[in-house]
Parts: sequence; structure tokens; C-alpha cells
Amino acid sequence: MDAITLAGVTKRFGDVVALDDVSLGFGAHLITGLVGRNGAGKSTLLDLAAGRSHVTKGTIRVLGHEPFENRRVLADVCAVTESQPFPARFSVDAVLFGARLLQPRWDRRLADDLVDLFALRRRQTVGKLSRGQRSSLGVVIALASRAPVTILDEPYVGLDAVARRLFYDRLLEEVVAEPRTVIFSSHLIDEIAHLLDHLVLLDRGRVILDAPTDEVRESVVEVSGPRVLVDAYAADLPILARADLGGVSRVTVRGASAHRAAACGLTVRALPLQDVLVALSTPHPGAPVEPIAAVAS
Ligand SMILES: Nc1ncnc2c1ncn2[C@@H]1O[C@H](COP(=O)(O)OP(=O)(O)OP(=O)(O)O)[C@@H](O)[C@H]1O
Repeated sequence: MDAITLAGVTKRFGDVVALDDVSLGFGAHLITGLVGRNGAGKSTLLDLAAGRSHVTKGTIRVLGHEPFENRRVLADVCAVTESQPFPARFSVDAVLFGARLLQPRWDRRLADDLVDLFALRRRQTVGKLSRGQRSSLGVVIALASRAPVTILDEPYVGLDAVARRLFYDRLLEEVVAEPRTVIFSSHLIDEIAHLLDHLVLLDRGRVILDAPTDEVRESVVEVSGPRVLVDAYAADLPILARADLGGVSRVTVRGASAHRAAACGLTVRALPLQDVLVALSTPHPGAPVEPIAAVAS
């Protein structure tokens, strides 16, 4: 079952089409990674889901309801973004108090625990927090909200590697203990890959991939060997990237059978998830990629 559905959603800002006829479902109780290049439309989609803006065309439903300025839905949603607009004069404690009022499932004990974990000072005003500390505050709110729909739009900006790891570990712990629907928009794909059940890749406002993370990993591999063998093997496959050196070729292909490639005397290498997504976002000029959503979903 999907917690969030979009049907034929278009979002325009004047001449800019930020989302172009997007139809998509975000599975309930899954962590979905929302990825794509700068300007792909990720934040626009998340703002719609968080009820912060309305669609130009189409319909969006969050837990079955239209989210825009809908208080009933918004009590079930916690959205934390990179540029969280906490009032500068508020103390950490005051911001947490405000969040508690907005989030009916707020877990005070968890919030206290996380404030200590991220070494936030309760009386410090937001204006005096470092960028990473502000992100920590956003992370505390996202986790302690226990919101059935939790939206994370690059929530870690400025967090150091240790703090990011603490955040990922706690997110996983919390989701395992009490399942919730999470959408996590990120450019640090390999760093969060282990968290993700599902992936949605946007490209210029369109969905070009919508599939379980494991399927995405297996869908694209690198095959290398003598050029004639590689050419024969990859003749019918979509080639996403290619490098030739002398008589040796290396191609990134979608839909390869590792077994058949090995039987042809070729070397098959699995790619890091980030490389798979980069390959899908930047197709080889000679072989345009058709949307994988149709294949994978
Ligand atoms: N308020 C706005 N007014 C005008 N154009 C906008 C507005 N918000 C977004 N856009 C445009 O919509 C497109 C999608 O932007 P969006 O912020 O959703 O991308 P993104 O995928 O989140 O990018 P990034 O990874 O850089 O954060 C971009 O072309 C952007 O310039």
C-alpha cells in the first residue's frame, strides 16, 4: 500500500516546469530515497507532499487526503529540510517545545536523548547555532516526531561524518522499532544506500526510475573484456557509458546477465549505487535510455 500517491502531477513556477506529469506511489513503512541532479524537482515534490504548496495539475494524496494546508494531514507529517526556518531568537528548547505542540506523537524522552547525543545546548539560541547544529536540531525533530510520514530533504547539511552516522543509525533503529514512511532526498547516495528500501530518480521533473534498491543495484553493471566480445555481448543492451582502450572495452549496461557475460569470457563488476544512478542520469549519447520505471515497476 502507498502512503503517498501522485497522479499526473505537474508543478509549474511561471515558465519552469518543476514536475512534469508525475505519477508515483511512496510505499507505506518504507524508506524511499528521492534522488536526482540539481533542479530535478525533488524539493518541489517534497513541498507538495508536506502540504507546503499545491499542484498546478493532477492530484496528490497523503494518507488518502489532499495535503495542502490540511491540518488533519499535517499532524501526520513531519518535514525537515536543509534550510529549516527556525526563528533565530528562539532557544533550542523553545523550538523543541513548538515542535511538540505540532506533532501529536512527539516522544519527549527520545527528543531528550537525541539532544544529548548531538550535544545540543538547550538554552542556545538558534541564531547562534552552527549550520551543523541547526541540522542536528532538525534531525532531533524528525526522529522525535514519530510522524507516520517523515520527509527528510537533505537534512544533514553541515553535519560532520560522526553526526551523520549517528543520525543514520538512529533513523534505522526508530524505523525498525516503529515503522513509518520516510522519504529521504539526498545527494550522498552511497552513504545512505543501506537505509533505502526503494529509490525514485527524478530527471528534469520526470520520474526515470522507480524501483526497489536491490533491483536498481542489479539492473546496471559494468562489463569489460576484449572489444569484439563486449560488442557482441552488449549489442542488444542499453549502453549507459563506454570506454575503449586499445582492444579492450568497458561498458556500463542495463539488463545484463552476469551469468551470460561470464560465459562469454567477460568480467562483470557490480557498481556502487551512486555510479548506477549517475549512469542512468547521464546516458551514453549513442544509446538513449528509456525510463526504467516501466521496466522496474
Ligand atoms: N519558488 C520557485 N520559483 C521558481 N522556480 C522554482 C521555485 N522552486 C523551484 N523552482 C525551480 O524548479 C526546478 C526544480 O527545483 P527543485 O528545488 O525542486 O530541485 P531539486 O531537485 O530539489 O534540486 P537540488 O538538488 O539542487 O536541491 C528548478 O528549475 C528550480 O529552479
